Amino acid sequence: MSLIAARNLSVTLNGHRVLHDVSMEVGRGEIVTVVGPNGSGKSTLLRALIGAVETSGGVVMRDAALRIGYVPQKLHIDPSLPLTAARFVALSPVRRGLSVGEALDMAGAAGLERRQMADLSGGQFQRILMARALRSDPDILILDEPTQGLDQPGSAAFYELLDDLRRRLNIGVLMVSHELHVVMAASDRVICLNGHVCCAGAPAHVATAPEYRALFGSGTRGALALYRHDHDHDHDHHHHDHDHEPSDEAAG
Ligand SMILES: Nc1ncnc2c1ncn2[C@@H]1O[C@H](COP(=O)(O)OP(=O)(O)OP(=O)(O)O)[C@@H](O)[C@H]1O
Repeated sequence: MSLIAARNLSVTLNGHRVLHDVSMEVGRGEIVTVVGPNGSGKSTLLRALIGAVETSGGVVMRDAALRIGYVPQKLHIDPSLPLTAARFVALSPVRRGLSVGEALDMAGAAGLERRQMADLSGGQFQRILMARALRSDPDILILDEPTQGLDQPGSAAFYELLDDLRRRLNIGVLMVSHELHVVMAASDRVICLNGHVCCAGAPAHVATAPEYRALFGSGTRGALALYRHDHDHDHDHHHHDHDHEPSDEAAG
């Protein structure tokens, strides 16, 4: 059974139709990633699911008791505000859940308690946001571009953490990502969004779907091949991903 689902969801913002007829779901223990061009409604979909934007049609289905840990795309903290990481995590009120220390541990952020929020690196900041989201002992984590601004090792480590958490805690994970290479490796299912669901399913299915290729080009299909190739034969990096026209390169 799914933890959260949308059925024929539509959202109109200031007269602008942002989402139309979107159906999707996330179950326990699975990682579902939403991809799509800029402005395709990815953040709006997440916000509709958590109840932060009004829907104009369709329904969001979730158990009334469902606990959601949300990691927003941007969170501005005034750099002149003295605020330690532990204090920031403690700010989110929880009725039951983890202690601040447990949440920091779980997010791989132990040792950062006393650091000022303004002084954290991008990767450390994301882990603190994650600790805050984990504090309510969520059934599902919903993350909007959680690895934005992280370098490749930083984002790889973050995806590893997500994978570890969903296994250990058996929680669902729904995220938005622009890192198509990684998404294809790190997700159980991918939803390709462009105002509506263009295509959805297992990464290998989506990567070869004409709708996906129309949006991102076949470069990303090459990316999937490259990923598999990397894992099969570590040191053999010949020509893959160069066997298509430059105009096929991913646009997003
Ligand atoms: N409050 C609003 N009023 C009017 N239009 C809005 C509002 N919020 C978002 N939009 C529009 O809705 C569309 C979808 O925005 P959204 O932020 O969901 O896209 P996105 O896929 O997350 O984009 P990105 O990849 O750039 O983060 C955009 O055209 C945006 O300008």
